[in-house]
Amino acid sequence: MTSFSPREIVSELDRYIVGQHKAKRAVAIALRNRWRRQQLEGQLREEVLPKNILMIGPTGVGKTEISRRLAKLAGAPFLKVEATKFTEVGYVGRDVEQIIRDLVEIGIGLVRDVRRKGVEAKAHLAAEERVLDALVGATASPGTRESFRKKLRDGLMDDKEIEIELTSSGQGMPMFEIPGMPGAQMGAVSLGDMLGKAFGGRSKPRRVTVKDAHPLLLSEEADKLIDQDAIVQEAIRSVEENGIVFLDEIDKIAGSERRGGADVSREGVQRDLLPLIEGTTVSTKHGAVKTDHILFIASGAFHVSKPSDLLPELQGRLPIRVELEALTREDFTRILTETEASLVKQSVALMGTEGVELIITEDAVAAIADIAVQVNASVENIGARRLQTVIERVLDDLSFTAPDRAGDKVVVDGDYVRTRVADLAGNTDLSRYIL
Ligand SMILES: Nc1ncnc2c1ncn2[C@@H]1O[C@H](COP(=O)(O)OP(=O)(O)OP(=O)(O)O)[C@@H](O)[C@H]1O
Repeated sequence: MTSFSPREIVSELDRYIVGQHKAKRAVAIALRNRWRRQQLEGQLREEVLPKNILMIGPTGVGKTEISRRLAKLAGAPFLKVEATKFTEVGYVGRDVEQIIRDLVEIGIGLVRDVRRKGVEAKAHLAAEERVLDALVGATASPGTRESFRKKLRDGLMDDKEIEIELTSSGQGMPMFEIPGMPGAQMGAVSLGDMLGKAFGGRSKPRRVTVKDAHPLLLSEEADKLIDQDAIVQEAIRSVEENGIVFLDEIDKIAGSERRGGADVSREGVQRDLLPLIEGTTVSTKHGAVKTDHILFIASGAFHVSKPSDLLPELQGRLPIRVELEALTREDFTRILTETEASLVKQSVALMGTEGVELIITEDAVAAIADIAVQVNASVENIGARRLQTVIERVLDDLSFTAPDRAGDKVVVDGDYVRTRVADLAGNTDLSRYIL
């Protein structure tokens, strides 16, 4: 849980996302509200419910990105789901609970990573001992062992092959749904988990190089040092208190009564989602999870339907409405250059790995933005995603030949961009496929 103020949260988001101030502001308040709630005691703390958000705006303008970055900032378990997924044939009402089950798995992953970091130094030493055991045997004299330890630390043993025993944790074992169990309430039971518990995991000998063995042993030793049950408990708590679910395409399940047909199932999906958002308890294989304080961010373009076409109960549960604006040409140039890990920075860095010095001039950036705007207008507006397709095309040749061009300096300017994509961009039919 972060104690950043809303202003600080917005400025963090500003590093990655251009514009969309209202949406950033809304999520910043939502996050701060969580922190405020944590400061409360007793009953009042339970009463404070999250103010879920409805983001309204065209595709590719940063709705998901804002939410994802917010979650990252807060270290919160985050899951994106398309609401339309639940209208597909074969889905039944309880399937929406899978959202929470998936969120728990994500939460476990996050907590495990943090805990592993905490024991890394200790695990590192333990892994080293195991590599040494494999290299010189457990009975070698201390002198021999220490001399090998030195060689190992100097990286002299990296390519040597050793045999190590790894305990398979049951991960990757098939999962079985229990048929006929009321509402798949158990979720999925992993055979691996059952066997793992019963037999304490199976040991599998493997031959690997010292260099490859270390990370494998490291994660195994780290897992030994951390209490798995405590991880699960903390993950569940983290999901309950900090979890964020991003429900995309909510507009597509908003059906007005007049249309009939498929709308029945749309309304059905809304009804299924409602308890999750209102607060319910979902059973997972790790235990019960209360959804009362999970933050839901719903999003949609609402070109056809309106937020008022959603079930009234659902509307009430999404009280904060924010509109995201379509991106302008200026936004595109800023997205290309100013954001942390912008596409231009990424391209330059990637070419750098090949020894090619890539320079993308201001003029080139302007040309890429122009073309993105043009194709968005003529073919389909996919927002900032268009920048990716355009830049890919611009750098296509260079990407292919870069390994032969180590030491070269390549300057991409406006003309370079135009010669590579202007024809395509001018031809709507072609750009439909290529840009
Ligand atoms: N305002 C922005 N600033 C920086 N990057 C952006 C912005 N808008 C979109 N992008 C980039 O474009 C891509 C798509 O954005 P995002 O996933 O947020 O779209 P979205 O608005 O959620 O659309 P959809 O509803 O279709 O999922 C991402 O890679 C994101 O980084």
